[in-house]
Amino acid sequence: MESIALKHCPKLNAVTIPLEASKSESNRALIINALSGNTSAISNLSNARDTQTMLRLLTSNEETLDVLDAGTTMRFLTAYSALGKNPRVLTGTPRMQKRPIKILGKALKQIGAKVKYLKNDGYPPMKITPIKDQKKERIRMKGDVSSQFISAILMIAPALPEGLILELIGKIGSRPYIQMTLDMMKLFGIQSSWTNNTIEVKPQPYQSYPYQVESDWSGASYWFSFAALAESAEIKLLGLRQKSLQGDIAIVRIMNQLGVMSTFEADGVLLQKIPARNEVEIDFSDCPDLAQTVAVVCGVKHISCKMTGLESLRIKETDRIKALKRELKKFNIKLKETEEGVWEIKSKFQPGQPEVTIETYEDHRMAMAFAPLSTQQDILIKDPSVVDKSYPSFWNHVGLATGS
Ligand SMILES: O=C(O)C1=C[C@@H](OP(=O)(O)O)[C@@H](O)[C@H](O)C1
Ligand SMILES: C=C(OP(=O)(O)O)C(=O)O
Repeated sequence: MESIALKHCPKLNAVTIPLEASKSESNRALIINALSGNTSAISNLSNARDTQTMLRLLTSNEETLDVLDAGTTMRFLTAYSALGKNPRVLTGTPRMQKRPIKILGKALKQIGAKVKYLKNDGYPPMKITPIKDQKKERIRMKGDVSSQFISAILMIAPALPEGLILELIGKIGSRPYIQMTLDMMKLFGIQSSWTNNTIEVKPQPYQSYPYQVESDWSGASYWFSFAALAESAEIKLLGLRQKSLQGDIAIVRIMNQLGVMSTFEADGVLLQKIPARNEVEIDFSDCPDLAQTVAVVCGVKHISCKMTGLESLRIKETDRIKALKRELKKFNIKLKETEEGVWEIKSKFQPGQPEVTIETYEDHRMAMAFAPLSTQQDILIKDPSVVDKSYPSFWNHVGLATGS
């Protein structure tokens, strides 16, 4: 399908959304399970393409593993391949070949793997030759480019003969994802310590654990946005827990300022509308995947918003700052860098305009973050299958919610 037309639908009442499972948890569970000899029964695994790709590649005998556009799959499989028997080539889409991996490559080399970049230095595709003898047990890694490098190394750490002492240097972005990795490792029997900037994992065996993947909080954020923007809304999101391993549960606190109250119930969360603030300041360092959702909500609701911690957005599925700027502009919403690292949303948005076409830049989050604009007017979203990366049932759920 080339595009999907969403008709103006201002009310979303008595809606129940059976959310997709978390791809972040699923991809960790799959790697950890593989490292423990596939002894665990993982339930509620995500249908996300990123997870299905991980599942397929973990059992592949091919020399070359093509991760498509899945960042976690690329980074986690790279570290995992360093423990394998045979050399592996890891590659991905043209965009994946522009997403950096040098920090992870350098760390693996220091531990004893061989890493050869096949096209551009520091970027996939690359060939990983497994570690024979562990060269170092203490390494340093920069924390400000992607936490996925750190999670990837941590998951293989217990299986290294000497374990690993990892010193993180600089600012640590996406910190809750590192914590999620350690928390999941703990459930599978791994003890670790994180003191100041140093994480230590001793060599120890993973144990089996019947892991049940929670619904995806990042995917949930789009429903918070629908609730925030609709004239009236009552939306129940299934399978979310108040005590979550996912940092994107931050959406509860953020949306409370933007007009959505969350009530945790036994089987999920109920979203209801409340008054919003006029002005907010939000640091996305811990939850970069929520930035697009929040930018759209603030723009439409004329909430003056100061956004920081957006540095990693430029190296995700697309340059998300550039993509956001372009698409928000179509709705008279401006995203502007007012001082280094500080972005502001200024809006002259008017509801009820003629249909606007939204480009998605091969980024699932562009499609899903802009979909709630259909509470204001007709919109047309290009390349809607981009959502398959993390939330393949998204458009079905939109149909459920809007009765279309
Ligand atoms: O570890 C993970 O599951 C993820 C970490 C984050 O990436 P960065 O660490 O690159 O910010 C996040 O944006 C991504 O969607 C999933
Ligand atoms: C950045 C994302 O994914 P990844 O880095 O795993 O491709 C995302 O899902 O928003």
